Amino acid sequence: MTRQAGLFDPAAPGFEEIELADARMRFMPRFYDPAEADRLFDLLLKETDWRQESVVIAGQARQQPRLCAWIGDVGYAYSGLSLAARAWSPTLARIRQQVEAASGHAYNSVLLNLYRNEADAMGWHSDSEPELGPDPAIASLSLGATRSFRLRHARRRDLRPLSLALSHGSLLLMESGVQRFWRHAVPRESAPCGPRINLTFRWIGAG
Ligand SMILES: O=C(O)CCC(=O)C(=O)O
Ligand SMILES: [Fe+2]
Repeated sequence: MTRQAGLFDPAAPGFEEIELADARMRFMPRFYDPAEADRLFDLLLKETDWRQESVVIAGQARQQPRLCAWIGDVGYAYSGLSLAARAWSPTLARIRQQVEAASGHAYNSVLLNLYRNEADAMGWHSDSEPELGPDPAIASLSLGATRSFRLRHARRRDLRPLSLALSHGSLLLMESGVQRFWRHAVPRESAPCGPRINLTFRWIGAG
């Protein structure tokens, strides 16, 4: 029997819990099977209005080392950058629905990031803008090249940092405590690697 495009892989295992002090994180390595993940990668690469944004850090405007796009029912602002609301494409609307069903959370926006190669990266941060609320649940879908996702506790030095390989078609749920107690980053890689698209689904409330 051939699998109908767009349905979950019936063989996909459930989420595995990632052990993290003060926080809950769940991971599904094969949320999309490789064929569906390939298809979504190609669609999103082509359909997205990718931009390289500048952010203001310590009073200095700097170009981000990656491309991004924002889709949402409402606009968004971070690091002095404001992103206007944009409509959901059929591709993104369907992914959102599937991520909502699997995670049990609702999302009204998604930030897309395109890491063009090994030199693109995201620095240490937590997603803690006031619009996200005090303890957000964020779902992170990865497509394309596997990149390493690092986590370190914001205060406790006795805890070891963690590194997760976010592979093609994987879904990571950052739930209670992750943004409050941990920081995360996607560092540059020393070895050459191809492009990667990451989608973080978020719920933006009243700021
Ligand atoms: O690319 C990733 O895996 C992380 C993205 C991220 O942390 C963010 O968009 O806030
Ligand atoms: Fe983040």
